[in-house]
Amino acid sequence: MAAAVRVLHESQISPSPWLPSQPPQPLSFLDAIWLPNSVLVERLFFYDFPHPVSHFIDHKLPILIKTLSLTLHHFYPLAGSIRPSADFDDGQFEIAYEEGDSVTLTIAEFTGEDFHNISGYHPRNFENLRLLVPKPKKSSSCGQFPPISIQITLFQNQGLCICFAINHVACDGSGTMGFIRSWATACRSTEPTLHEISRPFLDRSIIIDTHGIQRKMFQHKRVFEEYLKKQDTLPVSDPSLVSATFTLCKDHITQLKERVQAKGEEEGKPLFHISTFVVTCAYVWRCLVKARAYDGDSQQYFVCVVDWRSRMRPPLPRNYFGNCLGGLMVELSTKELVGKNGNELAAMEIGKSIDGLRGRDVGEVLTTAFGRLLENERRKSLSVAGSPKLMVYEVDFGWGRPAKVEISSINETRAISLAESREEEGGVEIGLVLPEEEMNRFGKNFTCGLVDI
Ligand SMILES: CC(C)(COP(=O)(O)OP(=O)(O)OC[C@H]1O[C@@H](n2cnc3c(N)ncnc32)[C@H](O)[C@@H]1OP(=O)(O)O)[C@@H](O)C(=O)NCCC(=O)NCCSC(=O)CC(=O)O
Repeated sequence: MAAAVRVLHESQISPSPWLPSQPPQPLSFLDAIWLPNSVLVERLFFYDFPHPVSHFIDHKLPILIKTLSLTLHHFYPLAGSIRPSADFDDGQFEIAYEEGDSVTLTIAEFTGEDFHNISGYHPRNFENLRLLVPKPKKSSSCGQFPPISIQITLFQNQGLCICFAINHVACDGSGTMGFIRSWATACRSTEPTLHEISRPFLDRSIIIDTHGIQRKMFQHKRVFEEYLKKQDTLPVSDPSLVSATFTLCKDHITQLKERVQAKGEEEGKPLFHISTFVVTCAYVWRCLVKARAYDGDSQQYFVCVVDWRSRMRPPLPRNYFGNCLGGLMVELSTKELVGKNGNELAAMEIGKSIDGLRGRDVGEVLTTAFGRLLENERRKSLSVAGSPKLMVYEVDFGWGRPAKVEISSINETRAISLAESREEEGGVEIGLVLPEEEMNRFGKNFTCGLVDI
C-alpha cells in the first residue's frame, strides 16, 4: 500500500490569554538575510506512542492545544505574519502580530508505512518523510507569509510525529528550540500556566546594522535571486532520494581529534580549535565529496552558520528570539580533501576559520561570506543545519524523549543536519538526503573510514 496522510483536523491556534495587536517589528538585517528565498526549516520529532488515534484526540490533543496557545502568548510573533512594511519602497519587511492571528495546527493520520521504519536511521524513502511536513498556507494578501506551521501525524498504535515548518526569517535554531522547549515544558505540567513559560527576548531593534549590510543586500538582491535560480536543488519529487542518519560515537570523535592533533604536531602547525563539531564536519565533508567523485582540480566549499549571541558586543541575551547568526566558508580543492590526510586538513581549516571569528563584527563577517558565496557554485558547497548544542532529544511533551529527530528541509539547501546523539553523551548524529546510490557510496565511505582511524 502506498504511504499517504489523511487530514483529521485543522485548527487555528491563537495566543491565550487573549492578546491585543502588538506594534510590528522591522526585521533586523540578520533576519532579512533569509528573505530572498524564504528558507523553511522543517524539523520532525518522532515519538513512540503505542495508543489508538482516538486516545490521542481525546486525551492529548486538548492539552497540546491549550499549552500551544499559552506558549504563543509569549512567542506571539510566531502567530503573526511576515509582511512588507508600510515603507516597503526600501524593501523593508516586518513581523507583525494582530489580534486574532493564529498558527495552523494540522492533525493527520499516516497509513502505508511502519512508524519504526520511517523514524529509523537507515536510508528511507524521502517522499514519505515529506508527507509529515505541514504545507504552509500563503496568506491571501500578497507578499505575506506565516512564520510557522505545525503538523502532528499519528501512526495508529505505534507513534506520532510533530513537524514544525519554521520560516528562517522569523528565527534561527536557538529561537526555534526556545519555543519548542517552552511548549513541551508547559505540556508536561499538571497545571500549565503562563508563569511556567519563560519569556523570550523579543526586541529585534537590539541588532544594529553597523556595516549597512541590509542596504547592500537589497542592492545585490537581484544578483542573489539570479544566483539562486542558477543553483540546482534536488527536486523534492525525485523518487530516488533517500534520507538517512549516521552517528559518530564519542570514541570515534576522540580518535578523530587525536589524529588531527598528531598531524598538527608532526607538521609543526599551530593547533586550532579542534572540537567535536569541527572533526565531525570535516569527516562528513570528505566522505561526501569522495562519494560524488568530482574532478580532482575542482574546488569544494564548506559553509556553516555561527550563533553570534555570545559574540555580539555587548552579548545578546541567550533567549533572544530572532536570527543572530554569522557565517564562515572554507575552501579546499577536491584533491586535497579526498587525499590521504584530507580529514586532518579539513579539520584544521574549519578550526582555523572558527578561531578567526574571535573579536570580529558579524556585519563584516557576513559581507565577506556573502561576497564569496555569490562567486561560487552552490552545488559544490556543503552547509550545515541544526547543531549538536540545540539538545533536540530533550524535548519531551510528556510521553518520553523523541525516538528520532530529523531536519527534512536539508535537501532544499543541500545541507547536512547535526544533532546530539540520542544514545550517548558526546556523540553526534548526522542527517543527509541524497539520491540512493550516492547515499550508499557515502555510507560505505563513512563506515570504512572509521575502521581506518
Ligand atoms: C561556530 C560553532 C558551530 C563552533 O562549534 P564548536 O563546538 O566547534 O565551538 P564552541 O566554541 O561552541 O565549543 C568548543 C569546545 O568548547 C566546549 N564548550 C563550549 N562551551 C562550553 C561551556 N560553556 N562549558 C564547557 N565547555 C564548553 C565545547 O564542548 C567544545 O568542545 P567539544 O565539542 O570538543 O566537546 C558554534 O560555536 C556555534 O555557533 N554553534 C551553533 C550553531 C547554530 O546555532 N546552528 C543552528 C543554525 S540555525 C539552523 O540551522 C536552523 C535550525 O537549526 O533551526
